[in-house]
Amino acid sequence: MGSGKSTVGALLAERLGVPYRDSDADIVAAQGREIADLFVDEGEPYFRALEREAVAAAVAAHTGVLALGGGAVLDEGTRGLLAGLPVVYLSMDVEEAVRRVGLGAARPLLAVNPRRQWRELMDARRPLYTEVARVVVATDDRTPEEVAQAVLDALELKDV
Ligand SMILES: Nc1ncnc2c1ncn2[C@@H]1O[C@H](COP(=O)(O)OP(=O)(O)OP(=O)(O)O)[C@@H](O)[C@H]1O
Ligand SMILES: O=C(O)C1=C[C@@H](O)[C@@H](O)[C@H](O)C1
Ligand SMILES: [Mg+2]
Repeated sequence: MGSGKSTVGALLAERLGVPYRDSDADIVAAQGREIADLFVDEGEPYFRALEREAVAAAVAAHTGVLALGGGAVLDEGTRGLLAGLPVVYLSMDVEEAVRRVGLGAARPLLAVNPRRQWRELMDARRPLYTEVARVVVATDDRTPEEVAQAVLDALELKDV
């Protein structure tokens, strides 16, 4: 959460001259409801199923950069959809997360004791991010433009 998927994803798409999509935004558009409301009113499993559908639709129809939700890898079906694709794991440490997003209550999974919850979430998720990722790019102390360049380098892609 807050590692820069949306910011860097949009920059990367611009550099590559391809369309950009964001699965969180696709879900909000399709459901006409905010992510936090879907989480609170319907529960996480319901949200993960919507997210799986959104990722499946994007993988089938979209040629370009797709920013994923931070927890998309938790769903086995979603991980299956990502297999073999050039998935990028944008990493950062907890101090960078605090600087970026303040770990505020707008993120439903971090509403109480955000630093500890962030660490616990990351301990659970890091193996899954690593499993699906083709490359890992550290985002600490880098501008979004520098991160986008590091992604292009890591994937050996050239911009337009
Ligand atoms: N490399 C960076 N350096 C400093 N700030 C950054 C960097 N990348 C993103 N940010 C800032 O951090 C915040 C979160 O970025 P962004 O929304 O792109 O993250 P995200 O991974 O898409 O988050 P989410 O999990 O909520 O979808 C934004 O305010 C953005 O401007
Ligand atoms: O890390 C997560 O589990 C989430 C991250 C966001 O991108 C949203 O998909 C939602 O808030 C859940
Ligand atoms: Mg985002």
